[in-house]
Amino acid sequence: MLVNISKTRILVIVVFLLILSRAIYTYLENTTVPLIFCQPYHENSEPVVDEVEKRVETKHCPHMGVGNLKMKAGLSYPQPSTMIGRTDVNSVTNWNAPLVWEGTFDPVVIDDIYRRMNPRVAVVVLAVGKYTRFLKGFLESGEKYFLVGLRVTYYIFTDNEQDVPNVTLSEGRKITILPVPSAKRWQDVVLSKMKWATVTIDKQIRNEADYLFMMDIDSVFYNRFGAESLSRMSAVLHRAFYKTHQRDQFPYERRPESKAYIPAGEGDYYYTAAVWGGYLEDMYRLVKYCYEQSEEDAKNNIEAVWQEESHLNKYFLYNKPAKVLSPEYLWSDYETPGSDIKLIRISQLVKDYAEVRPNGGQ
Ligand SMILES: CC(=O)N[C@H]1[C@@H](OP(=O)(O)OP(=O)(O)OC[C@H]2O[C@@H](n3ccc(=O)[nH]c3=O)[C@H](O)[C@@H]2O)O[C@H](CO)[C@H](O)[C@@H]1O
Ligand SMILES: [Mn+2]
Repeated sequence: MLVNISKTRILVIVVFLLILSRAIYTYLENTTVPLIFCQPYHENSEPVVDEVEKRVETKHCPHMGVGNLKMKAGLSYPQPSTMIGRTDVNSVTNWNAPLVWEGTFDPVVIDDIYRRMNPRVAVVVLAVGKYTRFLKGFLESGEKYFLVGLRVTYYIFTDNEQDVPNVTLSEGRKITILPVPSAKRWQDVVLSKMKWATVTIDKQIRNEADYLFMMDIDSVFYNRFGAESLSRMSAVLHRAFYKTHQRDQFPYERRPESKAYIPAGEGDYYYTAAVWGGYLEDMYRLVKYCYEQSEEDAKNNIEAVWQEESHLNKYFLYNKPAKVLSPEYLWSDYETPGSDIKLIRISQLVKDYAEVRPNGGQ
């Protein structure tokens, strides 16, 4: 059979295949949608200098590096036990995600793993109106306790740039100020956070960070808030509802007219919107979701009972977080914790709501 195929025919087929592959190559080269392949993550990879922007950035896909839980040989730490651990609290959710409490991780191991990974972390905070007064305490304590040894950029959205204090930051950490307009209602400020964050991630943060945290500014760090908090998506248990409340007592949005509606009989936990974080792209999706859902609500003349917190809780019910952080990761100076809270990592300050908010109110 083979012998019957003439040499000319084989030549014609080869030439045809060559022309075809050349055409495909040229098409892909000129196509407007570039083919982007994530570069493999190399720990301690040299930063790549972007010629145009003169900006230094490490080009890698966060998820590829994050998967590598590498630790250096010879690190000294106590042997982990399979039998002994926290017994007074639950440290795993029913979807098998870690529930992080003091005593459920070894900071020596965690820090070695994540410092090698060297991720870039963005923190988005709003300081509009009188809330600029909280910046100093937040930033100064953040430098002492928040992801120490990692690269952090604080993105401060404010209507009053002059009030941003001059705080000395550790190496690899910086502040980026982003102007936003003032607002008449605190509810509008809170909801606008989702809009500004969506727009700015799109425009800027996406190129500058691997992880993103959204945080309230009226808070102070008291103890280590370390890399054990990092995951694809980490949510924090609201301190007021984590112990004794039945799910139907959670302050979820209960009106079916709102996009944040959660029917009775459903729910895992009640999460706070004052601290949440995760991989940049996962956070982008969620921030945008909260923004779009609240816009939908506004079109229908409804505002979710706890603004973005209500939308966030709905999202986390159906898209389970990869890590749940105990209320150590957001306590409140209004309350003294029980013995299950071994240390407070960050806490909401006592404030005079009526005085500090543009339209007063609780
Ligand atoms: C502990 C907790 O669950 N906190 C939630 C609760 O916070 P709070 O009652 O603590 O709300 P809040 O007054 O701290 O406002 C939230 C954040 O918005 C910013 N801000 C607010 C008003 C203003 O005039 N200027 C300004 O900059 C600021 O970053 C502040 O930290 O309710 C809010 C609205 O539903 C959010 O869901 C918060 O995450
Ligand atoms: Mn707050």
